[in-house]
Amino acid sequence: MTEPLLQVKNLTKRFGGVAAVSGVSLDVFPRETLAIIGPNGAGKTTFYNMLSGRMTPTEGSIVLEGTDITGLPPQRISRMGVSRSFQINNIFSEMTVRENVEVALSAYHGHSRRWANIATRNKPIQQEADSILERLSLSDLAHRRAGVISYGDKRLVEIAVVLATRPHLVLLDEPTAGMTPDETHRVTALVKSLASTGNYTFLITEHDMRVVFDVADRILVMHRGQSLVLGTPQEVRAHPEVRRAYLGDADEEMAP
Ligand SMILES: Nc1ncnc2c1ncn2[C@@H]1O[C@H](COP(=O)(O)OP(=O)(O)OP(=O)(O)O)[C@@H](O)[C@H]1O
Repeated sequence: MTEPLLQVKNLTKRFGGVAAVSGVSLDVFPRETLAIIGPNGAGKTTFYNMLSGRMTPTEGSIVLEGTDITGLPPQRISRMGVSRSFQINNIFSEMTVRENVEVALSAYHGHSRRWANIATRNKPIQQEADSILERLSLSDLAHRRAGVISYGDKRLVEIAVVLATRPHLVLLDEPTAGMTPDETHRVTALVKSLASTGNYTFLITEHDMRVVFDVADRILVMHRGQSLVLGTPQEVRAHPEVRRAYLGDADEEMAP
């Protein structure tokens, strides 16, 4: 059987008396797309924050490709192949789209992140940036300033920046939040294509159930910090507790 890429055991985070995440265990396998859903306050962000090193767990362990990464700082975890794309834009708006990807590639290859290094026009890095932009259908925007492109395109540039670091595990935080239906479709298609043709494993939090049921191989439903159900979309859709605790009347949104 395939070894898990990520093994989470009994992960717990308490803030005073509040258990934001409580005893969550989860194996994530290479090249799967696993969605984490749950109502507001379920603990999704806290869970992500522990995986990416922004928060230290109160209890439990996180093992990435056999190495215990529990409580390591974000930069170390990122260097070990875990990349996170945030809900907020964290790209350089004064740089062009391509320069943003070049900066990320330069940093990944161990060059300085300073603008001067990008300006030296490193050919292999340019070519690699172009190929990432092509993969994300962003080539037409390569020379536009990142600050002036649409919100949806900015989110795609963020994903391009994440891919530039050659992550083994990509954490996507609400990737379609605030997007038009068209942009949502682009992101959904992109995640599916990267998952099926690349060497990527995705964890994705998302409120749009159509997106979740479209992209996910498995779904973890969190409720009040705990893992309520972990299963295939079919299993989750059929689960009575999920319907009661989370989906309620919104069940029709889950239809494929
Ligand atoms: N730094 C903190 N200090 C105290 N309590 C916190 C902190 N961060 C989160 N919490 C609490 O932990 C619980 C889980 O919050 P979290 O943000 O992880 O949920 P979520 O599922 O991401 O919600 P949303 O979908 O609204 O982003 C909530 O009750 C929240 O108030």
